[in-house]
Amino acid sequence: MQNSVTVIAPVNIAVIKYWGKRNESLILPINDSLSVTLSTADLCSKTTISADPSYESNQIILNGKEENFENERILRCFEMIKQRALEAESCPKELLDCKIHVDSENNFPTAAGLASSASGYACLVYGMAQLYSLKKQEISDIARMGSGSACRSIYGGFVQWQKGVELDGNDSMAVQIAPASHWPDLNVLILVVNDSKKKVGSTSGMARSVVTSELIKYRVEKCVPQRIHSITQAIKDRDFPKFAELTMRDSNQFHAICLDTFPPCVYMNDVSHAIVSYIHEFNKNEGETKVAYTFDAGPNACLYLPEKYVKRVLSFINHVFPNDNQESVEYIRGTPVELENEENDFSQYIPYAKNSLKYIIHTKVGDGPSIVE
Ligand SMILES: Nc1ncnc2c1ncn2[C@@H]1O[C@H](COP(=O)(O)OP(=O)(O)OP(=O)(O)O)[C@@H](O)[C@H]1O
Ligand SMILES: C[C@@](O)(CCOP(=O)(O)OP(=O)(O)O)CC(=O)O
Repeated sequence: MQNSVTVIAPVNIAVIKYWGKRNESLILPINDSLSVTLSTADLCSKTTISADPSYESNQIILNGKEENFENERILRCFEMIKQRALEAESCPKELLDCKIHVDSENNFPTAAGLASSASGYACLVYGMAQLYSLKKQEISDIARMGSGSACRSIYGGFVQWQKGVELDGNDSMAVQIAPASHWPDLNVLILVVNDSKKKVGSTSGMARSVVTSELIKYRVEKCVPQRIHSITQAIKDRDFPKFAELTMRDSNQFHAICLDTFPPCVYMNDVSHAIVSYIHEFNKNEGETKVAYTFDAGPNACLYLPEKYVKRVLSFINHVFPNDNQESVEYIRGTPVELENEENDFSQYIPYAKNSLKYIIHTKVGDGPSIVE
């Protein structure tokens, strides 16, 4: 009987944002959302789960520190997985009777608006499903119970979370629109502005928006369905300019709703707004849309761009956001990039205050969770 498993799971960054629940305890959203799964080579949660008759209690360690296992969301995921294993008769009963120990680490900042709850809960649920031999079952609905956005990290590539219409949420789950191999050219630069814990978490921020924002109703009814349809088509056609425009528009609308929330949720800061205006200026002057931005519930930017523009965009970012650490390997992390050596023609852009970015992560679209052998 195998009683221990180690798995990794990816981060996903939404291009059409999930913001607002119709049922708080079942984590059912008011709108569909769509995301890109990022490569686990650069950003991931890694979780080891073991079950043993000698364990006296369930335990979870996150980034080396013990957390409370009796957390409602963790317990719900654990109970649902065990229930499914019982029904599927896929798991030895002795294993299901054992307490479990979970040890998880994120190789990127936790609770900083970089979707750690998404990769963290996807990893936990996928790991438990492996431990209990639930190999081929749908588990995105269980990951959703940990954190809504976690359901999308169960799949690689381009993923839609279908909100569903049923009261019990049985039809609210993630589906893969296209695998990572469909559009491997899509690259990602994460501009880390601040990686400390944010003040208003996504859970409470979106709950406040649902109650107080007038605009959120318009977004849900009129904008999101159309955008989901259009961006799915853009992904199928690998149409970057269309994908980019929808992504930027949706990020802007999401933050407009945050400001329409009362009291407002302010996630973007001056540096974030500077990134937005530099990117619009850059795309305009280059004569085509080469790069798109999106911001989750924090100040950090996630840029999507085709591979052939990575060097130029990064050189541009280095010009407008000069940094004392620019030459250090710690500054540009993730998949290595060779910077342009030749003189660039960026003199028309006035640089922003020095050291406004903490570091940059370069990554790509990637696959879903996997077992670490
Ligand atoms: N590896 C992990 N395993 C289990 N739980 C995790 C893991 N990583 C993060 N979490 C949970 O997710 C919480 C952080 O979620 P939160 O929504 O505050 O931030 P975020 O996911 O980084 O940002 P956002 O969702 O806005 O992009 C942590 O406090 C922890 O409870
Ligand atoms: C801005 C977002 O990242 C919000 C993510 O919210 P969470 O999934 O963290 O919220 P809960 O379901 O309450 O755990 C947008 C998105 O990922 O779609």
